[in-house]
Order: sequence, then structure tokens, then C-alpha cells
Amino acid sequence: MSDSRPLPRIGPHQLPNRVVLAPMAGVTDRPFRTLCRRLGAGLVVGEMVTSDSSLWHTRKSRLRMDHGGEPGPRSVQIAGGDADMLAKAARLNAAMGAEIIDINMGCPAKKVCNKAAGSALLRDEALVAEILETVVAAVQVPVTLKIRTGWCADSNNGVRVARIAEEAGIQALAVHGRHRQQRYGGEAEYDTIAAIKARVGIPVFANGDIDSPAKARRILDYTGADAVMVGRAAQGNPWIFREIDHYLRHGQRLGPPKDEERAGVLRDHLAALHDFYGAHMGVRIARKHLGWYLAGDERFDDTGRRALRATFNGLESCHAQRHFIDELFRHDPTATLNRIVRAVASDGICAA
Ligand SMILES: Cc1cc2nc3c(=O)[nH]c(=O)nc-3n(C[C@H](O)[C@H](O)[C@H](O)COP(=O)(O)O)c2cc1C
Repeated sequence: MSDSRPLPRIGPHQLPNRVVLAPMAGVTDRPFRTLCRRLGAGLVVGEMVTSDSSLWHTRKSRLRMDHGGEPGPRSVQIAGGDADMLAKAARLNAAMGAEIIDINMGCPAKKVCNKAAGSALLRDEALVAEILETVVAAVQVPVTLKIRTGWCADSNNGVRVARIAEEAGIQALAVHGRHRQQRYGGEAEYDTIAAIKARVGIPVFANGDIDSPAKARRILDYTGADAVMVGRAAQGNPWIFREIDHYLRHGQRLGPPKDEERAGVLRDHLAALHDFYGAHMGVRIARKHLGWYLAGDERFDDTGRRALRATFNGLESCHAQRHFIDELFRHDPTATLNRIVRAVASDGICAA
């Protein structure tokens, strides 16, 4: 059952397993990356950073590029459509400590800085080659690439792009099993990923709709990919990395985390968000994460989850959010729900 092939390697970086956190703007910030790594992700990729360095003074860009204290290898994703700007962005990020530069040709957003970028680039294979060669030549650190299966259903040119990437010196390739025009609709397909893996010698990471240990095993077997890359299924469920890793190694399911551990992880995540973003922004960013955690909390039904979510979204201080998490994990779920709703109604939980 376990995979006897060597674990993937990106340049000098030997990955400890076959489970990678996908880059997600607005999600894979430093607090979340740190958590996912702690819970078993073998590689984590940051949120995409624009290649236009004149925009890097904004707080958003500075936070996206903040890898302070993170263990290696630190992979920084850059996005843009101009080879020289991407090369400059790669050089600057490498100088700031990036150990892997990842290029985004997978995002369906049409433009970054008024130029074709992300998966829009896949339509222009000559430009893809120019960008990849220029960026690889610009930095000493390994460069990786993230793509979709192609531009549209009639032009799934992922295999050609993968060959271009390998020839340009790209050292690992993540492939999302949808073409660009699907955006996030429909289901991911894995035939193109299998075809790509069969045609290149560099590590290939299969991505798209992988949401369980069994599916990870199935997709690795089906595509021959070297690792799976998990995005949305990790939201509110950072334990998925160790669960997949365990299943891939031993062929057996690891049990879900106990409430005590869930409580600890939520507390740590919340504290890291408050610390990283500051109180005002941290409290707001915590709301979407709590919503994702609640979605997977089987102690509550949909109505209960909705009530809890609405309650949490009304909290305005770090203290109130911390108090909420403490309440959430006190014994009996129905009593918990009632207590939280009552406490908020009487403003008891909102005191800063
Ligand atoms: C909220 C969100 C933000 C994303 N941001 C990025 C990004 O910054 N760079 C990128 O290459 N892909 C981005 N993606 C795409 C994911 O990396 C991934 O390819 C996609 O979600 C499919 O994987 P999944 O089914 O495991 O979520 C984003 C996806 C989501 C849902």
C-alpha cells in the first residue's frame, strides 16, 4: 500500500512527504502556513505576490511577503505577465529569503497589473517559454510552476506547457486538473495530469478537488504524480495533511482530532492571526476561518452552525473571540450553543 518511490525533491530541498498546501490568496498567510506545516504539510506555498514591485509598499503586499520565523523551504509565489518584471520580483524575493520561487500560471483572474497573467498566459506558449527561461536565469534558487490543464476544453495544452517548463529549467510542476475557462466549476480531471507526468521527468504535484486520504491515494495511483496539492479541503481542516500522509504511508485512516486538540489548534490559530495582522484586521480575518472550522464541526447541526457563525461575526475584539472559542469547547454542544447565544444577547461575551 505504501509508496516505494523516492519522495519528491525540489533542487536541494528534499520534501518529507507527498502532501503540499496549495497557494491560496486570502488564505495561505503565514499563520495558516505555519499551522498546516505543523500538522503535516510537507511543503506550503504562500499567497501570490504581484510581480510589480512598485506595489509592494502596501500593507497587503508586505504581509503576503512576510515569512519571518518560518521554517524552510519557504516558497514564494509570484504572478504577472512580463518576463523582466517577474525576474526582478524573483530576484528581490530570493534576496529577502525565498528558497523556492513559484510562478503562477494557474489563477483564473484575467489580469494582474493590466497584463495577461496567471492561467491567461497558457494561451501564449512562446511567452510562457520566455517568462520561465528569464526567471530561471535570474535566481539561484529553484523555480517551480503552477498551471492548469490548459486554456480551454479544445486546447488542453498542459502537456506542451509542461515540456516547455522542463526545458526551461523548472524544477517541479503543480497541475490543477481544470482548464482555465472552467474556473472552479465542474469536476477536476486527472487524465491530463497523468499525461503530463508521463511526459516530464520533474516532480509533478496533482491538484484539484483532493479532499480525503483515500482520494489522495487514488489520484496518486491514477496519475503517477509525486505528491498531491491540497487547497480548499484544508480550510478549517488543517489536520488533513497528517491524515493524508498517514494513509499514504500506512494504508490506514488516522482518527479525527479530539475536541481537546481542535480547541488548542483554534486557539493557536486565532492568536496567530491577531498577532500577525493586529487586532482590527486579525478579528475580521478570523471570521472566515471560524466559519470553515464550524462547517466541519459535527457537534452542531446547520442551524446551530449558522447561529454560532453569526454570533462570532458580531464579535469585535480579540478577547471576545478568544472567550468564544473557550465556550465552544465546553462539554455539551446544545448547552454550548445556548450559552454562547445567551451570553452574546446579554453582551456578556463582547466585553473587550
Ligand atoms: C480562495 C482561493 C485563492 C486562491 N489563490 C491562488 C493563488 O494565489 N495562486 C494560485 O496559484 N492558485 C490559487 N488558487 C487555486 C488553488 O491553489 C488550487 O489550485 C485550487 O483551489 C484547486 O485546488 P483544491 O480543489 O484543492 O482547492 C486559489 C484558490 C482559492 C479557492
